[in-house]
This record gives sequence, structure tokens and C-alpha cells, in this order.
Amino acid sequence: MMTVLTERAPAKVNLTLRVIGRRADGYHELDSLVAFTGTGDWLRLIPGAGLSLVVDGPTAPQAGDGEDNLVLRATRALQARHHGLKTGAFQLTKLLPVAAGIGGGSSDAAAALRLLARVNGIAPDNPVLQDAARATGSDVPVCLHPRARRMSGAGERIGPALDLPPLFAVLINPRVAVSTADIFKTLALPKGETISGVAHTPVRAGLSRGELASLLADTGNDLEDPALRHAPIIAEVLSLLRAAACCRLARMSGSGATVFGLFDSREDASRAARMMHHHRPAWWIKPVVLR
Ligand SMILES: C[C@@](CO)(OP(=O)(O)O)[C@H](O)COP(=O)(O)OP(=O)(O)OC[C@H]1O[C@@H](n2ccc(N)nc2=O)[C@H](O)[C@@H]1O
Ligand SMILES: Nc1ncnc2c1ncn2[C@@H]1O[C@H](COP(=O)(O)OP(=O)(O)O)[C@@H](O)[C@H]1O
Repeated sequence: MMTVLTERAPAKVNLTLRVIGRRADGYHELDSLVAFTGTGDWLRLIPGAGLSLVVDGPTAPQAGDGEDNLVLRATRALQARHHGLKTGAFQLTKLLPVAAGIGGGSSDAAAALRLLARVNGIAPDNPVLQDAARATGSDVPVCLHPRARRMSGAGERIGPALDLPPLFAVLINPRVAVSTADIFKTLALPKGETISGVAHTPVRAGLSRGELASLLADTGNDLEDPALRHAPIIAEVLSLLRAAACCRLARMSGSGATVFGLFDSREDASRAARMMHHHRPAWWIKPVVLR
């Protein structure tokens, strides 16, 4: 009988994102509170001889199915670190918008590492997985065990799972791709520079809903301004969300262009999503719970 293993690759949201500085190697030092949604891509693996990838789903053309796909890059990174890695045939169903600030590709890569770990009997906390994740991309380590956490360094330092109170949100992507590299470049920070006075996000486990709300109100996304210059439509998404009934906060995730709005209840979020969909039927709009 054929075995098919499945993993969901959930969208990531940067609830906050401070840029602390730029390292000598050109990567930026970040401090970010990251959470995950119940919406995402699906990755299946049929263990067997060889390694292959097919990609289907509405955003498959933008993701591509070649060696550059992060599923195969993560597999190659693990192969280089685990002798005789058993692989097989991957099937990716791509539902998330691509180049969207919600780490779809990174989450696909992390899902591939989880599937390969299951097939090869690699324990989920084996450091080889974090190592392969780091080698694949800055956002892959935090996606490996997708729970709300603080992320720092260039993305390689991951804090413990935070058990945040669930946040009711709407994610909106205006279907404009934004290149992460371009947004970091626009910051024009010299290599080796530390930005003075950037306070670290006061994140800890067991935050109450009120403490979390004031933390989020006080700490924004430092990539929002440069992203707005590349994709002015982000301003329209932010202002439409801010004008929606019961929206408590609207902010961009990652390097954009996806924006999230926070609401008090699942019902308020669903109502806002329906309203936004009515006004902008071409946009990608999802009511989600962030954890
Ligand atoms: C900005 C963030 C925030 O979570 O999310 P997204 O917008 O991608 O979702 C991530 O740091 C993105 O991570 P990821 O998309 O994996 O980035 P990588 O492939 O490693 O790098 C893409 C480009 O961004 C730059 N980059 C990335 C991360 C970082 N801390 N500093 C950087 O300067 C790199 O120089 C590279 O040119
Ligand atoms: N599985 C994948 N899904 C999405 N993009 C991928 C994938 N593999 C490689 N890529 C490439 O990675 C880039 C970043 O994609 P993505 O992870 O969607 O960005 P973001 O983190 O900004 O949401 C894209 O431009 C795309 O060409």
C-alpha cells in the first residue's frame, strides 16, 4: 500500500517587527513577535526512491516547481547534513500568495523538513533540522514548529512557544508581489550599523489579552514605510481595514504586502472579511485565528 504523509504549511504573521541593525554579512538584525494562522499550503510526501516535486493550486505558477522551490532547497539542505536521507515524491498545493510577507515558501520548506524527519526517524528537536532550516532561509527556523514566538537575530534565534491569547484577524493581500530583498535594501542601512534606541519587544509567556494589546499598539513594523514606497496600494489596504467596524489595529506583516487587521471576536473578523471581499473581490482576503 502507498503511504502518503501530509503536513499543513501555515501562513506566518509578524505581529511586530523591529529592525535593530545590519550585520557585517549584510543581513539585518530583527526583533519580531511571530504568530501562525490556520490557513496555509498543503504538502504531501510519498516516500520512495528519488526526489521529485509537483506543485498545484492557484498560486503554483508564482512559486514554481524547479530546484529553486524552497521545498527542494530544504530537502537538499537536510540531505547535506543527514547521510542517506530517504526522500520521495512531494506534492505541494499552493494556496498562499507568493512574495507576500507571510512566509509561504518558508513554511513549505519547514513542512518539507517535518515530513522528512518523520520518514527518517529524526526527532523533532534534533538540531540538524534547525541547521537545515537556517541554511534554507531566514524565516524557515521559526516555521519549523509553527507557534507564536519571539524571533531575533536574522531569524535564527527562536524563543519558546508563547501561548498567546488567540487573536481574531483578517489577512489581506492586494495581489501585488513584494521582494523581501528590495525592502531591506530600501532601508539603506550600512553594514555593521546598529540603530540606537530600538527597544526590544517585551515579550513573555502568559501575556494577558490586555498586555498583548498594549504591546502590539506600542511596537510596529519597521518595514512598513519602505514597503509602502514600493507598493503604495498597501496604504489603501491599511486605511480600508482601519475604517472597518471593530478593527482594533491594522499593520503590515513581514516585508509586505499582506496586511492584518485585529478584531475582538471571530464574528467581527468574518464580518469585516465579507465586507472587504464585497468591495475588493480581486484581493486575497482570509479571516483567521493567530496563535
Ligand atoms: C522579512 C521577513 C520577516 O519575518 O519575512 P517575509 O517578508 O519574507 O515574510 C524575513 O526576515 C525574511 O525571511 P526570508 O524571506 O526567509 O529571507 P531570506 O530568503 O533569508 O532573504 C531574502 C533577502 O532578504 C534579506 N534579509 C533577510 C532577512 C534578514 N534578517 N535580513 C535581510 O537583509 C537578505 O539579504 C536577502 O536578500
Ligand atoms: N514553495 C514556495 N512558495 C512560494 N515561493 C517560493 C517557493 N519556493 C520558492 N519560492 C520563491 O521564494 C520567494 C519568496 O516567497 P514567499 O515565501 O512566498 O515570500 P514571503 O515570505 O514574502 O511571503 C518567491 O519570490 C518565490 O519565487
